[in-house]
Amino acid sequence: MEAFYTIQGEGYYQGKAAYFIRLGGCDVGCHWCDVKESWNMEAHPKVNIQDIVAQAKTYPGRMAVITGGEPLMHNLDALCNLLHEHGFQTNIETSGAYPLSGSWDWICFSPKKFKAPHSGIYAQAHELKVIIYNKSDFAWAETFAASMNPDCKLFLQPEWSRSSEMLPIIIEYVKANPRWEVSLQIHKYMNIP
Ligand SMILES: C[S@@+](CC[C@H](N)C(=O)[O-])C[C@H]1O[C@@H](n2cnc3c(N)ncnc32)[C@H](O)[C@@H]1O
Ligand SMILES: Nc1nc2[nH]cc(C(=O)O)c2c(=O)[nH]1
Ligand code: SF4
Ligand SMILES: [Mg+2]
Repeated sequence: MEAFYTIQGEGYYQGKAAYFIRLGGCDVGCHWCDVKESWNMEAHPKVNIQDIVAQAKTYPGRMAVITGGEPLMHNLDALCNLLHEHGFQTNIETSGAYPLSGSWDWICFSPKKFKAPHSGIYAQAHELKVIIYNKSDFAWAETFAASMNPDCKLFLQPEWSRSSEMLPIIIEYVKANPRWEVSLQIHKYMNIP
């Protein structure tokens, strides 16, 4: 759908330069989704992976973030192999709603109530990033935390439109439950993609 060089705004690698590759197609249906224009896979032309990687190489950063849409609706083996061949670290942003493909240096798993995650993701994820829309989402977040690898990083990220209400509650929650960390969408504060 699009690709752009920017600063990772969320989660563990927040603040680091990265080349984002956003793939079209998602049927999870989050009503608050940031990128609803990604949902219709047919609306976005297919792009050659050689061309994607060639574009990525024009920038100095060597961290690639594959996102969408739901990137795991596509088989990502060939794209990851090519990125690795060209010296990129491969990171993914996923809801986990589809089986894992590709070879990943970093998996950010952001589960959604609207479509259950696939079981394979729990053992593989390096980062759990739960979006907090209302107060009941903290208990929901804990049910996922209990299923993750012990060394999986845990992040709570306010849903953007609910930030002013939820952020103070997230702050108190993290102070009381320090296994969790706050993740903000800092690219939105910086007005960058
Ligand atoms: C647009 S999604 C694409 C990747 C994948 N479909 C997913 O949901 O993880 C990228 C990240 O943005 C988060 N996100 C999307 N809309 C958001 C919003 N309105 N507020 C906060 N985070 C949001 C998602 O939870 C996910 O972690
Ligand atoms: N700067 C920036 N950081 C991001 N981290 C995750 C994003 C995404 O949409 O997957 C995203 C994004 O869209 N922009
Ligand atoms: S799973 Fe990700 S891309 Fe799909 S609707 Fe939800 S936030 Fe948007
Ligand atoms: Mg985004």
